[in-house]
Amino acid sequence: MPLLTRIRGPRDLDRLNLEELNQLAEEIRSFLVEAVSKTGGHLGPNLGVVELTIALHRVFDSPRDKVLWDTGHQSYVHKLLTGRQDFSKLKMKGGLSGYPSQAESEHDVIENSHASTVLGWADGIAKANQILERDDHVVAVIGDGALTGGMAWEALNNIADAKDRPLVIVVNDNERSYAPTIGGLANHLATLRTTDGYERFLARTKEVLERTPVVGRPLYDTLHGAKKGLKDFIAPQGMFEDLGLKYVGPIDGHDLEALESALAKAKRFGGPVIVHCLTEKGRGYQPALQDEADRFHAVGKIHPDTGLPIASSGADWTSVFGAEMVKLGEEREDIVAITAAMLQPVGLDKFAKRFPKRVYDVGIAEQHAAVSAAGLATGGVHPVFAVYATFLNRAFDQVLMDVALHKCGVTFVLDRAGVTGTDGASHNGMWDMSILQVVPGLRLAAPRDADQVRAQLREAVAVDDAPTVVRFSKGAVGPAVPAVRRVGGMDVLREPGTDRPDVLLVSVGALAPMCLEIAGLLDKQGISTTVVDPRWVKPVDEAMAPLAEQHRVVVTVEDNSRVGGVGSAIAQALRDAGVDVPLRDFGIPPRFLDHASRAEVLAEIGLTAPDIARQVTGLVAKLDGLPTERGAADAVDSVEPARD
Ligand SMILES: Cc1ncc(C[n+]2csc(CCOP(=O)(O)OP(=O)(O)O)c2C)c(N)n1
Ligand SMILES: CC(=O)[C@@H](O)[C@H](O)COP(=O)(O)O
Ligand SMILES: [Mg+2]
Repeated sequence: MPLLTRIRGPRDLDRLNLEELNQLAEEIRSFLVEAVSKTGGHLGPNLGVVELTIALHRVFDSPRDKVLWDTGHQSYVHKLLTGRQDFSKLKMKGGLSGYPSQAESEHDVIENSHASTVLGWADGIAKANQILERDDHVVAVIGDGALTGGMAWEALNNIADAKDRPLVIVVNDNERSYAPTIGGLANHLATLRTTDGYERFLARTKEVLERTPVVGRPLYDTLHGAKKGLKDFIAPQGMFEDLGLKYVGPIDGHDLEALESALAKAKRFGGPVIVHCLTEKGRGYQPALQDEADRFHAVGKIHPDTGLPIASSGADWTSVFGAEMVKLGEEREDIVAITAAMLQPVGLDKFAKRFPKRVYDVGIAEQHAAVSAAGLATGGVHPVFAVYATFLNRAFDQVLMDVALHKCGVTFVLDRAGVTGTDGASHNGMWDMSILQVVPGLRLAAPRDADQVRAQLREAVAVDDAPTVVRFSKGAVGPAVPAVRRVGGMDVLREPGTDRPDVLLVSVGALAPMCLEIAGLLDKQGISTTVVDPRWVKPVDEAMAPLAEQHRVVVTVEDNSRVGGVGSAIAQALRDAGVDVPLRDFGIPPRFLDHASRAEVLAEIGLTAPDIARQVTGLVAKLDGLPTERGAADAVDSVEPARD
């Protein structure tokens, strides 16, 4: 990589001629395939933005000019050009983040990897530049997928209103989110793509007419004066131009010269301008280009030559849900599915194949998905909106005011709930069980294994007068965890073996095996433990208080923020019932968690069997009036740390 290794910062690009820049682009593509195949990551999106990123860093002067990336999953090339070329631990503890990161570089501004925010950020920064009389530039790169998000349009509405406030919007149009981008906007972009660019048409017309004696020039001037009508005739660009945004494009996003020329023009423009770039997701890498599903949007470790996965993935939570949805779809014609641009990642692809008319991809529009689901329910069908837990945050108000207030039977299926790890702070699904606690009437299930996913999904879709939620983790689903008996609606997973047990251990969802391990460790300390899985964590089961009362201490363990989570809800329910058994809640501390494997994150926050067993041992010792260190160390010595 003779050229790439010489690039220490964006200004090193200035010394390269066009041929060298194209060579650099090829080096970067080889680097990405080699590096990302070893770690996993967003390969397809980054292969598509190589030339675009080079051009951006040649035309703009980062970090003085702010180059902002929507979602940030396509920022690997930006990293390579801004002094970060060690990808050996990409997304791993201590390695580079999979998204922009302020801690990594002064070239990174936004690290929130929830989509469609970049235009809002750019609007704010441009306003600050104007107030503080700075002549720095702001460039926002947004994908065609992210542009389907409502927030992008709220921002555009504001951006377009200030004709004298410079702001460059680069639409990175690769025609895909994961799957091909859907909707009227995608259709409009397609129209812009397929028609000859207005600017090009005008230039060519001018050339021809100027060669036409007498009438040529006046005719050109008349046509140019008729601007809007002509533009719409040539290439219907109405939407952006009607909003008041200058439109430049479409530009071949792999042609460095064309890109630089368009970006330089946009930089000079002095107001809000859209540069529409056409790129190819997975560019230059056959396995990605041949991947119909998502062009290698996000891959695990793969063989670089073939693109085939290195580890065969076993049954995961997502596919258990996906298969049950197909069965439910066969049994009930009124069940429909919704995805916010993530059909395959949330496991709805099989349902879509079987019932293509009963699935709606709404674009990256979680808020709309929730409100539209309320409408569907009101219209008499039962929608299942499958979404990553972290992305439901965005639709909180709609869940509350539209679905719950209107008592709509909508089922939300939250994938990637709990600590997901390697995607960093924004992707952990650690808020859902807190924010949803306050929604009146909502019922929330946290299945512990595949059988429970199936059973609780069925219970959820049977509710037609309130929102229901089923949340589960990322990755492989473990073996079945059988119940010993049922109390109320809860499953007892382990009996204490004594009449006056010490601990009631409340296990939430996928943490059941860990809770059983904790109980085993406590057993060794002579601490008797009942392990109960409430199954439905909201509302708190009526049998919880009487069961708690039979124990000396209640311990809750959840893969969610400790603040306002299941532990808090149970504590409140016990207080309300007049049960004064002490309760200790274990969960995720309310802070943003750096990227690392799930096991590493859990270890760091003390959410492991040995850590919890140690603390519970101390707690029980305190109740006994003994020194709090009683045997705690013995309880943990023989335990291996959890592995991913
Ligand atoms: C609010 C939100 N919903 C869903 C996602 C998951 N997601 C990440 S990238 C992506 C597709 C983005 O498409 P596009 O903006 O066109 O970028 P591309 O990958 O095509 O470059 C989606 C749906 C997200 N990051 N944020
Ligand atoms: C950028 C984004 O939001 C997604 O692409 C995310 O990285 C996918 O995560 P999973 O790998 O858990 O599906
Ligand atoms: Mg795209």
